[in-house]
Amino acid sequence: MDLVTYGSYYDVPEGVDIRGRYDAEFAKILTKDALKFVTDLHREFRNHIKYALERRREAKRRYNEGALPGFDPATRYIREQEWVCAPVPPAAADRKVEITGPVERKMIINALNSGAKVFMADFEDALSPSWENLMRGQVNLKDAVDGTISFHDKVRNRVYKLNDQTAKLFVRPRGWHLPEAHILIDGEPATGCLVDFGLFFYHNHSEFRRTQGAGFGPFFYLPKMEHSREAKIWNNVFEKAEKVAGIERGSIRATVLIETLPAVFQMNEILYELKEHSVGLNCGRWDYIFSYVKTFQAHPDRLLPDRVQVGMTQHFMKSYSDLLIRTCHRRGVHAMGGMSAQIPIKEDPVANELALELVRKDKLREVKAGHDGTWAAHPGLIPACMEVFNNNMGNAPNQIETSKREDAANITEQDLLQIPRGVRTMEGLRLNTRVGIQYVAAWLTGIGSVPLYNLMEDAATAEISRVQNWQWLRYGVELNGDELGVKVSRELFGRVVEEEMARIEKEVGTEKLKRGMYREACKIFTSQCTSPALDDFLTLDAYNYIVLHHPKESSKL
Ligand SMILES: CC(=O)SCCNC(=O)CCNC(=O)[C@H](O)C(C)(C)COP(=O)(O)OP(=O)(O)OC[C@H]1O[C@@H](n2cnc3c(N)ncnc32)[C@H](O)[C@@H]1OP(=O)(O)O
Ligand SMILES: O=CC(=O)O
Ligand SMILES: [Mg+2]
Repeated sequence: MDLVTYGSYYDVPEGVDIRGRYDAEFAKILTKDALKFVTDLHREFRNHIKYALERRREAKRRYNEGALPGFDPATRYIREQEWVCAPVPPAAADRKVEITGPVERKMIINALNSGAKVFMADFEDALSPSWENLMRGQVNLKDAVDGTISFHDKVRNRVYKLNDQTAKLFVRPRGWHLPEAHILIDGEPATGCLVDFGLFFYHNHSEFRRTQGAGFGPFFYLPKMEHSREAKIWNNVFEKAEKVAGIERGSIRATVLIETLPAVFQMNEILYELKEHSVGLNCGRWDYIFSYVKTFQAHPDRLLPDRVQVGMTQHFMKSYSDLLIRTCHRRGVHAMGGMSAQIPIKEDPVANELALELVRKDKLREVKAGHDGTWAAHPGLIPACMEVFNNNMGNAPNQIETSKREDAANITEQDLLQIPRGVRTMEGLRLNTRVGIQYVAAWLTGIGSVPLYNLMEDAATAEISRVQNWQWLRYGVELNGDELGVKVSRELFGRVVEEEMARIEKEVGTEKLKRGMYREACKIFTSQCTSPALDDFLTLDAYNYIVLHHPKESSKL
């Protein structure tokens, strides 16, 4: 028996049980005091979180019965009154280009050295939340904040180290819905995002504020919220963390992703709840599209066209981005843009230039609309994105005061809900299927963001594929772009799955297909697309496949 794995254990506070593998490096993160901090957060907020998630289910029931999301009359005063968020900390003023990526060691170094203003280190869409990934991610981030991170690529004999000038670090914990099954608190799984936030905050707040935040920080991104009551919980978490750490209220700052359809009607309310802790909102376009389908899962009159046709120039997407800019600038904070799916295409210069041109066009639209910065998926895109923002913003760090977008004040519920134009095709169904299966296969082996067909794919983009297939199957929709009158049925889908699996095998090779998790992924993806009720999240079900419990004695109770 491996003594390190089975003979050692984590020293834990009362009521805590660690079921994840023991590792001496992880133990430096999972100290008794750090675990106590996370446990206190979990105990104080668990009922608030359960209540918020129950309210999500209640809203879903209403939408499924035909209701539409909209502005809440009860909080009209928040939308109409004039108020602003706390001033933006100087360390977070210039966010023209932000690179994102999973908390993988080499990628963290590359992202921090990329020339971007900010690096958003991701425990969410881009990360498969296995115990190993999460704990290694915490170790890596601590080394990054300490400035000691390095990586030796033995194959290429290349050593990676931080440059003198690095991007500012923001961290994105998981969403409220994801449990952390390897840490039990009072017999129940810990709340995933409180583990991510709590461990990072505990170990890094002091060094981050000293070296990166100029007295502020740490900085966070908050994903997938649906209502301002969820932002209020985060605000209370931040206040508690600040109190425990003995740092000033308002030190921690966060940007909220507006990436669910219900949240677009809550942007003022979300900023209001986080007034002291906000540094803006971000257009999380991919989850937003996923959420549009999910919210309208029982509305066959609101079907989306093929995924590739749902871009930012569709009226509902443009309205969302314009209203977000207006709301943020009225409240004195950043309005961040989103992620183009294109990534560099190494082996084909012509295709690469076309991809870059699409990215430039998307960024130009964002900066001209008034966004203060944008996201890039890959270091190779930073110069092009930076050039567009610099050319259009000059030396100004942001456009908060200069692009008020008063014209967007009259955007209505109808604008935000308008059904996107376009057609559904057999190729759309096929692409959803082969991308969805390949993404899940990668996720099951611990990889949360992948290049597929020259595009970035992560949990959010895969969700679009899944829910769109589900909805087309559920309503037996006609593939109206093919002019053949074919309707989506279980039989047709079964055939598509078989043929796409054959295509995947051809593309990746029989050996890789056998060694990989493609068959399991196919089973999970297919069953989610055909289940009678739509699962809320692909990753909730798939999580069961990556939970790896170690013997009970791995922690001391
Ligand atoms: C919807 C949303 O939530 S968007 C935000 C979440 N998604 C993401 O963050 C996606 C981030 N991007 C990525 O994960 C990757 O760029 C992918 C998977 C899309 C493409 O990956 P690959 O094809 O392996 O990239 P590629 O081989 O071109 O990488 C070249 C180099 O750039 C590095 N690199 C690529 N993307 C990143 C990144 N986002 N951050 C840091 N380094 C990166 C690679 O590590 C590699 O470094 P090396 O030359 O030193 O070995
Ligand atoms: O998190 C970002 C998104 O687009 O989803
Ligand atoms: Mg997202």
